[in-house]
Amino acid sequence: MFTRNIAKFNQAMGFQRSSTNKPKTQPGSGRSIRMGASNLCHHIAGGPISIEDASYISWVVEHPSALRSFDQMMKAAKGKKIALFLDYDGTLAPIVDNPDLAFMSDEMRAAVREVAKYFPTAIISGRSRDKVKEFVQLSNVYYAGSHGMDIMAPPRPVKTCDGKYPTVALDKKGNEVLFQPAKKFLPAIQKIQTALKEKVVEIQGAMVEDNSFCVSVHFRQVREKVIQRRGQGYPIIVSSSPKDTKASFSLHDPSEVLTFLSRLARWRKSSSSSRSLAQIWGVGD
Ligand SMILES: O=P(O)(O)OC[C@H]1O[C@H](O[C@H]2O[C@H](CO)[C@@H](O)[C@H](O)[C@H]2O)[C@H](O)[C@@H](O)[C@@H]1O
Repeated sequence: MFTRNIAKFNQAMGFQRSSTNKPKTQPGSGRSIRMGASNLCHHIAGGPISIEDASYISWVVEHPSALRSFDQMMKAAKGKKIALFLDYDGTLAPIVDNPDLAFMSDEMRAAVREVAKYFPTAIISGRSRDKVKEFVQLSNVYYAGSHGMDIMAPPRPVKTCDGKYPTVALDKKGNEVLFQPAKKFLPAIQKIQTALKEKVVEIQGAMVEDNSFCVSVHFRQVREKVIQRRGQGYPIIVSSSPKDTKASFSLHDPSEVLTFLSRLARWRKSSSSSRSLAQIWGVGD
């Protein structure tokens, strides 16, 4: 089974089978890809292989490199309209500790600007639209902030009467063209944010980020498992393989998460003191 997976992995990554040949890597390929490649050679030479590497190999077999599969993808897309939907954090910019410093490189900006000339391109983020736009600084893309709750189209490349190109899409009355289906919930979201900030201020390293139509609580800089010490939570890891973790409980996979969440909701609903979130926050019914 394993050998079969490694053969498929080889094929997916475009590596040579011989252990004397260095595996081919793609420019910009991630650390884990290089790790997989070196361990592949190790295995072929007859050495042991760790569970992590094995899982990675299986994963790459299931999710072949888009670079290696490029021709195949384009063949299937021939004659079709292509649109690009890009995430920001971790996709266009590397993950960093301070969310305010997640800058994208000029090289990446140029690449996005270029590709957006040919395909409608949208940047979809959990962040507020303004913040993503501030990072990306491009005028030829769609910005979808707050997980799509706040969308702005790029301006049409048509000169206005003063001979200039507009920087945002405007309607006939000169207003910005925006899609904000959750606008009526903004007061409720603001209340939630204020309440969260009051709670989070007690936790060293944690911070609340205002993303307009949603709120993020960052815990990357919180000392590990603070939650456990406070005795206020049940840390649960979702993993199908054994992992070194401080979590107290585990769920095997998303289907178990689904079962867990449904059971939790049922449990809350059947409890006599159950109140909906809207009631707790004092908004709606
Ligand atoms: O849905 P996404 O667009 O992927 O947004 C997810 C969150 O992205 C940002 O947080 C992540 O990146 C930060 C900067 O690298 C990092 O510090 C943080 O730990 C990551 O979770 C963003 O700041 C959040 O508001 C988004 O929810």
